[in-house]
Amino acid sequence: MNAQAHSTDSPGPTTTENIDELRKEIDWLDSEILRLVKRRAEVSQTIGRVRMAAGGPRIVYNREMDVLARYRELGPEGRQLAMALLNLGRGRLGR
Ligand SMILES: O=C(O)C(=O)C[C@]1(C(=O)O)C=C[C@@H](O)C=C1
Repeated sequence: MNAQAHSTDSPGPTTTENIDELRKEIDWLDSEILRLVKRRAEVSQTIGRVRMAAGGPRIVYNREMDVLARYRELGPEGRQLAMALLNLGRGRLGR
């Protein structure tokens, strides 16, 4: 499955008839987002382990500022989202 197969970004009005189709797209998007979030957490935890084993800090503020800036266009929810991603990377996954 890919993004194209799920895109309902076609011409014409959104009607109650294609709500089912749109919900399928949401279901697919959620599963992709979850997959990517889990991978991000994994990569972030790996970096953190290696950095700390080498005597580095637990938190790298300038990198965290870059992540927060990336989601700024989404407003306060973007900040919450970025913070949640950073927290997952700090090892809360599965706790
Ligand atoms: O870039 C790093 O050094 C990371 O550890 C990754 C990451 C992140 O999840 O983006 C996680 C913790 C750090 O404080 C900064 C960034």
